[in-house]
Amino acid sequence: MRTAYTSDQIRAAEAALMARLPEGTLMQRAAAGLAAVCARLLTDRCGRVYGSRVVVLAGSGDNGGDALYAGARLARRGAAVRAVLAGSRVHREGLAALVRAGGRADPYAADETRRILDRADLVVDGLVGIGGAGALREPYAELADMVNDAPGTIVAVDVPSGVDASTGRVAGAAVRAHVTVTFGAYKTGLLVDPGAEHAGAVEAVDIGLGPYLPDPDVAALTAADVVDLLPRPRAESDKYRRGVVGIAAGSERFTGAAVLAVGGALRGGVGMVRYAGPATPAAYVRSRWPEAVVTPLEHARDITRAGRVQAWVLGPGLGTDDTALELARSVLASDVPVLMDADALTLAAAHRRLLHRDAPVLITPHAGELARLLGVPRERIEAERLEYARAAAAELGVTVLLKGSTTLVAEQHRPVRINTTGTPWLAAAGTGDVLSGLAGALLAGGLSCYDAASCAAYLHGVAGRVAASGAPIAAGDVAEAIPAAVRSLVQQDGVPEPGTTGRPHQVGTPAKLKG
Ligand SMILES: NC(=O)C1=CN([C@@H]2O[C@H](COP(=O)(O)OP(=O)(O)OC[C@H]3O[C@@H](n4cnc5c(N)ncnc54)[C@H](O)[C@@H]3O)[C@@H](O)[C@H]2O)[C@@H](O)CC1
Ligand SMILES: Nc1ncnc2c1ncn2[C@@H]1O[C@H](COP(=O)(O)OP(=O)(O)O)[C@@H](O)[C@H]1O
Ligand SMILES: [K+]
Repeated sequence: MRTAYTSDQIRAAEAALMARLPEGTLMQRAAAGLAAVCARLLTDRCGRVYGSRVVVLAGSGDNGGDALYAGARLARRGAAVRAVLAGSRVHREGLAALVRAGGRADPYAADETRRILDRADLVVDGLVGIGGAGALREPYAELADMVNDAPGTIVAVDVPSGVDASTGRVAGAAVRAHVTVTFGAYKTGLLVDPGAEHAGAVEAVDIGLGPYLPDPDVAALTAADVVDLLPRPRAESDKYRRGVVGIAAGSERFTGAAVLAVGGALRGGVGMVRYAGPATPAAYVRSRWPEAVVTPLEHARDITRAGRVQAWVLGPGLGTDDTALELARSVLASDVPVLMDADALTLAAAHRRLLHRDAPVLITPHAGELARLLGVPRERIEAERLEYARAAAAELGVTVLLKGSTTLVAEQHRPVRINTTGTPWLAAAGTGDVLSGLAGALLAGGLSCYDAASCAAYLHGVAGRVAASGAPIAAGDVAEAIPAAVRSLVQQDGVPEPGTTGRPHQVGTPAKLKG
């Protein structure tokens, strides 16, 4: 499990550790780790550190101190290091170390700074770290834009300046790094978009914080975690014991959603998939998936004819008319876990009572669906995804899987689970239907809502990557790639770990080309 923490949690742990160490020890550990990563990146880019050009942007706090000390270490190895002192103050000892090592430092001056940034092989962003609050003030905001246009490799110190370390929120200008070197432990904002997208590849430097860290704020499953959690058939398994998932989806108008949700479920490791829905989507499901057991429904109350299931998926393509509402009520009246997606969420926004039941509920909204459920504008959800995923879990009393470029799984009293395995190629109609089928299958296989949602998000992301491999995909391709995704985890074969190489990223490419 990869764990991450808020700024306050990190500060408290640092204080406890610092009390046992001589002053300055932690900053030296941080700077040494930062300089080592920079040296490696310079060697990749220029062949060696000696003679390379490095620009250090130093703000007025300890983040600037880390950057200046790292700059000193690079200068001692022969790099030409120029520091831009951007704050009203500067970390004096760090500055003195840089100058002693042969580096040069000047106050920020727009034209000169732009000139040296244009020629830099590597830029170290030490403007603000976990002490940053709110939108970057000038001249930092202007500098962040300038850095993003610079051709060199951009390395953020601890967090990219302008990204809220505790939430991933970005209010205004922010540095877009190729690599973020973070100290002691991951910060939550490095895993949640838009912060995660600004961080690039994240490298953690151990400064000895481990024993002082509290329970994490958020967590991300690794490939090994998913392998451990996935239900696996044994010698005594049969199709019923492996779990049966029911799919209540599709309508006369929306037939594809039913086909795709069943497709995701069939690859999710259950023993059987039952489909129940109107005659037209039922016919499509039957012809596309002979493996599914199909019950065409004339009336919603006929849902019991579909047979016993261990979990239901409700909503993709269901429509929002009275027939759909009646079907939703019938499914929710059962005593098994229900995953609610798409139109079921639109219905729930109008009929909140649908969410009140004794058995578990997992909802899988995108930002627009959650906006309707909570009655807040979509843009606010997108800007504060972590806060709203948590708020929804608390307010609605359900498990929430909030879809997007990073997917969040929130449940009351548990750390939010973050998934970054996906790819922007997944932004295609119908991929969400595949996800709901897959997550429903894992629920039926016996996983809790929290585990089913986070494993499904992980696998769906990897399946998207496997299917796409850099080319456009259709939702059906994602369903078909699920077995290959599982296999790649089991073989530990090139599976990107969340928050490290989990997103398309190449050191040395201009930040604006990322993603
Ligand atoms: N505390 C520790 O033990 C360690 C801290 N380290 C470094 O120290 C950093 C935290 O240092 P600080 O607490 O000094 O804080 P920072 O250096 O992150 O930021 C605080 C400074 O930035 C300014 N600032 C804050 N928000 C701003 C905004 N929106 N626009 C412009 N300026 C803004 C503040 O006025 C203050 O001068 C960490 O991120 C890490 O890099 C590391 O050296 C490891 C050890
Ligand atoms: N930019 C992105 N990067 C990675 N994954 C994405 C991105 N945009 C969307 N996705 C994923 O694609 C899926 C889209 O689901 P959804 O919005 O429900 O679409 P649909 O309703 O058409 O199936 C979700 O799993 C979501 O997390
Ligand atoms: K920074």
